[in-house]
Amino acid sequence: MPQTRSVLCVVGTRPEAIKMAPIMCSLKEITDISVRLLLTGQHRDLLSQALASFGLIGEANLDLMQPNQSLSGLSARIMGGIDSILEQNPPAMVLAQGDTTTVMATAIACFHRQIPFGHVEAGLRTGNLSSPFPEEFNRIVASHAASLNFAPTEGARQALLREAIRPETIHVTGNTVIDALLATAAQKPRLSLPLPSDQRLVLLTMHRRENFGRPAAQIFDAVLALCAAFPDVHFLYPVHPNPNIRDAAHGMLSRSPQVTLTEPLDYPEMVAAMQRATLVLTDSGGLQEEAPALGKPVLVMRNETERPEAVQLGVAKLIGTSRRHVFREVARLLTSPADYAAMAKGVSPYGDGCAAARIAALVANSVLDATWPVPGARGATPPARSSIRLPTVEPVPAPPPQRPSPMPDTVHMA
Ligand SMILES: CC(=O)N[C@H]1[C@@H](OP(=O)(O)OP(=O)(O)OC[C@H]2O[C@@H](n3ccc(=O)[nH]c3=O)[C@H](O)[C@@H]2O)O[C@H](CO)[C@@H](O)[C@@H]1O
Repeated sequence: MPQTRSVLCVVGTRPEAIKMAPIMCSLKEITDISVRLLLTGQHRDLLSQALASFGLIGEANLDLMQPNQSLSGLSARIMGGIDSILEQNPPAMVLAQGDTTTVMATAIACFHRQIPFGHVEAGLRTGNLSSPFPEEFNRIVASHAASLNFAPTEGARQALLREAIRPETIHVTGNTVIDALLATAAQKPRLSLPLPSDQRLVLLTMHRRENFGRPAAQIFDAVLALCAAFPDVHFLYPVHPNPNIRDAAHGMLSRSPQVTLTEPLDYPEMVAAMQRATLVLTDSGGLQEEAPALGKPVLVMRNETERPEAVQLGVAKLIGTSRRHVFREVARLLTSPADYAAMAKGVSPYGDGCAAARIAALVANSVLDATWPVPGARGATPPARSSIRLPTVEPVPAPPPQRPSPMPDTVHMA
């Protein structure tokens, strides 16, 4: 009779919750595994909103955020908090997703206690330790501490291999955000905001530290100029609660009748907003992955991205943050049907909606010492007698065949 083993999922921010939720759902279908959820509370309100969208409740919340705390102070508190949980009730494996301070501190705490750590969304790199800061460093630490690295794409796997990460730890699974997106879209979410029905919608989000201050002011200036040039266009902007962005956004944009500023949307409403939008203007990592799967062009307000696949496929474009570039690129998509059609292809390089099932099978094999085939892996058939089931979502269509080209792990703005 196999013993029940526990897997601890650690989550600190909104996107970590969205991307971990499908994995928790898949793991819960495996009877010999008990799934635990630990929250660090790095994004307190956004985190509870995202968890509620998936009906998840944490077993404990370290609730470690303090006003104006340093990154070292936060890291030390997270590491200490997680360490006592690992000591009191050691799990068979710990999972964390992405590149926040939560992920880096969790990886180190697991390494110190020699508890296996699985890193979800492994191998994303810009190659620049300053951008994103401190996330690029956090990613490198997590990869080296992990006994299982779940790379979303082949490009991410190659990036890990270049850093001499052991190949046997790396598995290309797809990105679980596509699982979350497709499962949510299948429920036909509604947008409850009163938006003008006769105007084209541009969905705008911005939160990255690199864009605080002057870049944000330039972007908002471009939005105002676009409103003046295109009276049939409306901007929907769910504003991140960080005061660095919030104050500037409300100060510059609140007077325009063509801009709706809202609190952050819950995930189903965000999916509905993406579906309703003509295009997405963002510096978010998650939106770069989600919008292409819904056939929406993404203009990325950064100079580099660790998600080069969408840019290479032509469904996302790096446009920087200058007023001139933001205006020009949005205006191009609003006025040129050919340019728009070239980006609105409805293909996703980030997965087929089955990433969580693959990760759950790999975790089960590791903690239960089993050898079930991984769903959808090359040459594998779905497990015949296990309790692992594939999620009930429609896979997104495979990308069209492309000319083989070397895939750099980073794309920089031309
Ligand atoms: C600054 C920050 O925290 N960056 C983190 C974030 O990047 P990322 O840039 O993805 O973070 P965002 O805050 O943009 O969150 C994106 C996710 O939240 C959803 N959404 C967005 C706005 C909204 O109002 N409602 C809503 O549900 C989006 O659809 C998407 O799924 O996630 C990554 C993990 O994946 C982390 O590694 C990054 O360090």
